[in-house]
Amino acid sequence: MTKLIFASKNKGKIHEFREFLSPFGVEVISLNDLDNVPEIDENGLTFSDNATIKAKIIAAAYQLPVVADDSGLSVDALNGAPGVHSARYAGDHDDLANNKKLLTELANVEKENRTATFHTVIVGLKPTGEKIEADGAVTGSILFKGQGTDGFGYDPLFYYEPLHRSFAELTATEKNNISHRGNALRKFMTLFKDWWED
Ligand SMILES: O=P(O)(O)OP(=O)(O)OP(=O)(O)OC[C@H]1O[C@@H](n2cnc3c(O)ncnc32)[C@H](O)[C@@H]1O
Ligand SMILES: [Mg+2]
Repeated sequence: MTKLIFASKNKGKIHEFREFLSPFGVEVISLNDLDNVPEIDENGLTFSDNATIKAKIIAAAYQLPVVADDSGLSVDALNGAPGVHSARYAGDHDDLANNKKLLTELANVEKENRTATFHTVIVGLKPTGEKIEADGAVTGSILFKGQGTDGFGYDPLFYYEPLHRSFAELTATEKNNISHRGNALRKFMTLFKDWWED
């Protein structure tokens, strides 16, 4: 069984990673399973920068190969906000407050102009510096009020037209099949074996 450190504290992401990687025989150890986890200042300008920052700090701290995910929501009517600032959009890392702020910002925006894209960048980094990277995206639109109780973050507000449901109304497997994270993970896995065994 391959064990990897996933440099995240986000329970929703960790669940989706475990769900995606279990058929590959990969066991995911998250930052919530480790002691003395260093502070990570996600001050990069891009998802790629931030995923790399997370991976570097954790690979250096534990001297093990690490995989990190940085993601966020870009809303067209808000010129791409909250983007890389998605986690702390409303100040603290608080999903409910973030969703509330998003609805307030979009209060006067009509249905057809509420398009948005979720982005994910996944970085794999070894303590030796060998790095792989993959990105993924999915487009949908922002609802006028939350729908569904699964998922995390902005999922209740993100409506995915092809399935006629919000992301919070999908199971983890359904979401992985079409999501930004699932799309990034599928690309990532095409690079993974060579990187891991190198
Ligand atoms: O940095 P880690 O510890 O991985 O966890 P985080 O929650 O801080 O994650 P990010 O820095 O990548 O910030 C991403 C933000 O976007 C939200 N987000 C990311 N992926 C999402 C998804 O699949 N569905 C809904 N919201 C998502 C998430 O809730 C955060 O507010
Ligand atoms: Mg974060």
